[in-house]
Amino acid sequence: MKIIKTELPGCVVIEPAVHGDARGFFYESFNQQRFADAGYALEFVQSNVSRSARGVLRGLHYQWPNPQGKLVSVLEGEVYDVAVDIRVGSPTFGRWAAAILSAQNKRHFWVPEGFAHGFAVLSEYATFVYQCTALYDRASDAGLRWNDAALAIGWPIAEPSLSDKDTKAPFLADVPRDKLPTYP
Ligand SMILES: Cc1cn([C@H]2C[C@H](O)[C@@H](COP(=O)(O)OP(=O)(O)O[C@H]3O[C@@H](C)C(=O)[C@@H](O)[C@H]3O)O2)c(=O)[nH]c1=O
Repeated sequence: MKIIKTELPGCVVIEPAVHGDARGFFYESFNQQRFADAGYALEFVQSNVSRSARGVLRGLHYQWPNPQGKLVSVLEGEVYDVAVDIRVGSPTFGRWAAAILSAQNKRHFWVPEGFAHGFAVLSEYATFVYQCTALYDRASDAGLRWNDAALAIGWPIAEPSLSDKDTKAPFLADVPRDKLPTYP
């Protein structure tokens, strides 16, 4: 597998080794030993799947306390996937990194604990799968406004379909600092 650095230290894109043959293909979507050897000692406790239509944007989401690291990828379609560093005290606080993830490129994106995460669907449908390092905790589930001007994320969609919750999410500047993840 190949690990590609992004603009944000800690957020990486992973390209699995794909074994194709006459039947189709095979790849390891996660191998704990290989990731540990590459410096990412990860323990996952929850796996999720969502499916969304073109133009849907889910995000920006994070959990605090009880943060989740997420290894995300796409099994159907294509998304623009974004991680935002919202760890108070981080040298890259407020900065974001993005990756195109698709069923075709089979790329995975590692979004560490303390980052907000979201994605926008670029294909007719997208089936999104991800493993998490902590369980879903409704009480610590939180969000930020997808188009916060202070973040200036380069979303490729101008008018996405959002959940009610995401439409009303606060801007980063309006979240009390003691309600945000800490660094390191
Ligand atoms: C995230 C989650 C949601 N749910 C429930 C709550 C709700 O009734 C329904 C839909 O939840 P949401 O609207 O929060 O789903 P969604 O907008 O897909 O939330 C996800 O968005 C992406 C961007 C992430 O990064 C994920 O961590 C997660 O926050 O599913 C669970 O039961 N377990 C979970 O782990």
